[in-house]
Amino acid sequence: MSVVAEVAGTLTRLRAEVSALHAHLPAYGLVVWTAGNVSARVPGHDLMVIKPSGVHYAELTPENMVVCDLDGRVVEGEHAPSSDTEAQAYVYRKMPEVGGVVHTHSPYAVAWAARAEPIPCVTTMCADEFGGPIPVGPFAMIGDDSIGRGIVETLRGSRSPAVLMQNHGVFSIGPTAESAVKAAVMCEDVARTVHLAQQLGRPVPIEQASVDRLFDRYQNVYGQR
Ligand SMILES: O=C(CO)[C@@H](O)[C@H](O)COP(=O)(O)O
Repeated sequence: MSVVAEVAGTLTRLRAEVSALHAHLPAYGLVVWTAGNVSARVPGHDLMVIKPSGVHYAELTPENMVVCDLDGRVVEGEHAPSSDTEAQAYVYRKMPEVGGVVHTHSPYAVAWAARAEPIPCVTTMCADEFGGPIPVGPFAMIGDDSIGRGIVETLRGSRSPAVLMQNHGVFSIGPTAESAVKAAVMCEDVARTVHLAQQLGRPVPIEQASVDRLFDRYQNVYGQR
């Protein structure tokens, strides 16, 4: 039995999940046209499910999602996979704890990325979700694993689940694809509010001990357990 046949049930679920999660990207104003993408790891297998490249959000379906191996090769699907497939495959190879990766071009976050400036931790939301500033990764060319290398070198050992890739956009990670989408949504909100705060004066940093407590509470206590 082929690996794809072995995980047919999981792939059916992940195709539906990854396809549906894409709806959040335009809904939250994180992308325009066909920019951006979501992927999910296939647990226990060297496989991922990712968006087809250059297909409009309204046309994304479970059936046109593409299954690739973690070298970025298509193993199931009729479409060419996202331009970021090799980058995201690299992340899955190097960070086994990651179950989902998201890429957006959300406008306030890209404005910070265009200046290669990390977003300082001056709001509780930033402390909650990112555990500190949102970092900047290196400029990297699109299409191979260069972006993936930048993501891994920036986020490995960081509490932040999002990186602003210089001159490009947001890449976020999480234990699931949904959590990576959440990080992308939060990243844009933090980028916008900190930008607004800077227009009014100098934002006040949150002291490290409070950042640590906020992060711990949000990660371990907040919500339904
Ligand atoms: O910026 C990039 C490439 O990193 C992408 O967001 C493209 O804009 C859309 O790529 P596809 O996922 O449609 O190939």
